[in-house]
Amino acid sequence: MTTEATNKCTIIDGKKTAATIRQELKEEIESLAQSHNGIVPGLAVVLVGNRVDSATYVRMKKKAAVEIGIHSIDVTLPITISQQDLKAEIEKLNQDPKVHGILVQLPLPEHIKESEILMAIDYTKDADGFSARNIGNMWLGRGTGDPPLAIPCTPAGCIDLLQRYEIDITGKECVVLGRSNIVGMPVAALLQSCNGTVTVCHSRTKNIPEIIGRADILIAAIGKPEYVRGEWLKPGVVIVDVGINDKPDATKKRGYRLVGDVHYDEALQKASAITPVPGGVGPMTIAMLMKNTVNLCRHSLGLPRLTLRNKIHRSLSHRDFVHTTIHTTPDAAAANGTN
Ligand SMILES: Nc1nc(=O)c2c([nH]1)NC[C@@H]1CN(c3ccc(C(=O)N[C@@H](CCC(=O)O)C(=O)O)cc3)C=[N+]21
Repeated sequence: MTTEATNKCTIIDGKKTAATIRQELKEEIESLAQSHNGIVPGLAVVLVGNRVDSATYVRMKKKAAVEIGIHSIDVTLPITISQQDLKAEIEKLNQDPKVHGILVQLPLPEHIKESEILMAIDYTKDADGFSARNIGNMWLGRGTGDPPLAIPCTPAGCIDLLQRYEIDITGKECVVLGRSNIVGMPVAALLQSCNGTVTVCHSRTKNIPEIIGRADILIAAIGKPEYVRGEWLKPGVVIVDVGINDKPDATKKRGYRLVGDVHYDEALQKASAITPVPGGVGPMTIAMLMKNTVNLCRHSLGLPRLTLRNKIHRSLSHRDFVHTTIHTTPDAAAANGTN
């Protein structure tokens, strides 16, 4: 219809934001080396087997690390490795003082018990923040647990994008689509920490379109291409689309293109802001992994986690671990206060 008013929708640029964060981290790493005897943060990336997608992601992570001055330690293991041998490899990394962060690329081969491997990573080196202790501390209220040492990267990236685009979470109806351990559950914890009112939808939820229709902020993470339709959405909703799905497309060289969990073109007509796929949450995930690595390195030196800028601080929650923007000097962080 030509008479329909056109909607103004901000495209949230994850690619550009992630580049800004990596630049901030690069400067932080340089100043850390100066104040701490040339220290270099080290990230070990463990890849088991030869899944093409995993190999691509691991390559992207290594490249990002090297570019900002993180020492990247590559551990590539055969798909046939035993549970015990894989645990022994992780134990070696736990003991290695050059390694501040350890990431085991998921999914692992079927014969490996994933939870047991994640548990084998030293809590102080858990770069993904997937350990039960980290996740538990995320859910605990202020003063009743330690702040987590690392925040799961994709959820942290979602919140950081909202903050950097000055989208306030306080009092908002936040709907999370998906309840996975790596996205849905932790992003729900973060949104609640930022004073959002959170509803988590999953495969047994009744009336998903109706619940989505209430959302001021929608985080879509179910891995179903273009699942969320425009007509479900409340006008003005902010959409963070975590899905990265292949969709057959004969016009593309690869034979497919990437789409999110939200029907992007339809959503553009309703939303006030949206993250695209690609170029949205994906690059932020990697930037947050770099940030966790720097924070774990800082922790090993007895320094506090990087905190947020004062400007964004006001819109934030009472829980200091949610702070996702960084200061370049710990002194500045202390002066601004982290609570
Ligand atoms: N232990 C562990 N930690 C992870 O963080 C982890 C993992 N395992 N397993 C797999 C998922 C996936 N993941 C992505 C990272 C970057 C992009 C990314 O940068 N995507 C680009 C597009 C890339 C393309 O063109 O394929 C974008 O969205 O713009 C996507 C996905 C991290 N993961």
